[in-house]
Amino acid sequence: MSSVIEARRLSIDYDTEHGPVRAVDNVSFTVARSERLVLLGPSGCGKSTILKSIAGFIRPSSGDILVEGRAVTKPGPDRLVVFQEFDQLLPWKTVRDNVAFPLKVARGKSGAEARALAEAALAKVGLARVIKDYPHTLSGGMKQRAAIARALAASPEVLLMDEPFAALDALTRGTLQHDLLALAEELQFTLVFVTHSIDEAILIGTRLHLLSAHPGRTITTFDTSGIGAAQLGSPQFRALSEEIRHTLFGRRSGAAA
Ligand SMILES: Nc1ncnc2c1ncn2[C@@H]1O[C@H](COP(=O)(O)OP(=O)(O)OP(=O)(O)O)[C@@H](O)[C@H]1O
Repeated sequence: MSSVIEARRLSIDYDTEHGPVRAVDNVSFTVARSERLVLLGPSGCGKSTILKSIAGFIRPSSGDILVEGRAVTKPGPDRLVVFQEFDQLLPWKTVRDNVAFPLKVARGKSGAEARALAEAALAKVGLARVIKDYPHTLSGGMKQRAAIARALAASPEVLLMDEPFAALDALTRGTLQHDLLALAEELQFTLVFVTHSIDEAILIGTRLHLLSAHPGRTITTFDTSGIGAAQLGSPQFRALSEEIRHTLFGRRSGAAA
């Protein structure tokens, strides 16, 4: 299977007033086409930092990232990010224009083409009824749906998601997780998803990349391609969740010792 993303010996330092602080240490992984890789680890282990480096917002201190064989040096429409925050949409544009705008600017679509693509993407995420509304009239879940539609409409090589459902209530979060999985099945996009929720990781991911506490180092990976929504709450799901919890906490207490 060909790799869409290849991260090779990635180390990332932040410059602080006390000097450089290592956030990510020597992390490598590949993501195959249509795979859903979840970066999972405790708070501060560098998950968002890795995601931002794939997006091209942060340059690695050493190592490199290839997307479709090309080195990432800056952000691009081939790697679009959905963030946790609800304020990702432009408040002065309608929901449809929020989705259409980047298609015109980054993908060179005509106005009519961009609007048609935007409407199709919004219908896919269940927002057909609100395309002419403004973002402030939407719920948090609807705003996240619109952000997902905006990313998917541009047909990126890779969809990057940084805890996109973390600020939602449990019920809405569950619905969006299931809808994201249905979209992934239908559209077969390649996804890198960041979370610190073990159950969300198992549900969303086809492979989990576990990171240690600060600085983030690879602990191990889990193949979860055979486990999805149908297994949620099953003994198999719970056993895997426990094993991952043990792996993360075991290594953490080991590191502390
Ligand atoms: N701009 C920055 N300057 C200095 N240090 C930073 C900066 N951004 C992040 N860090 C540090 O880098 C480390 C990794 O942060 P990062 O946000 O990537 O972790 P995370 O695993 O995504 O955490 P969380 O789950 O809490 O969002 C943390 O120790 C954080 O304090």
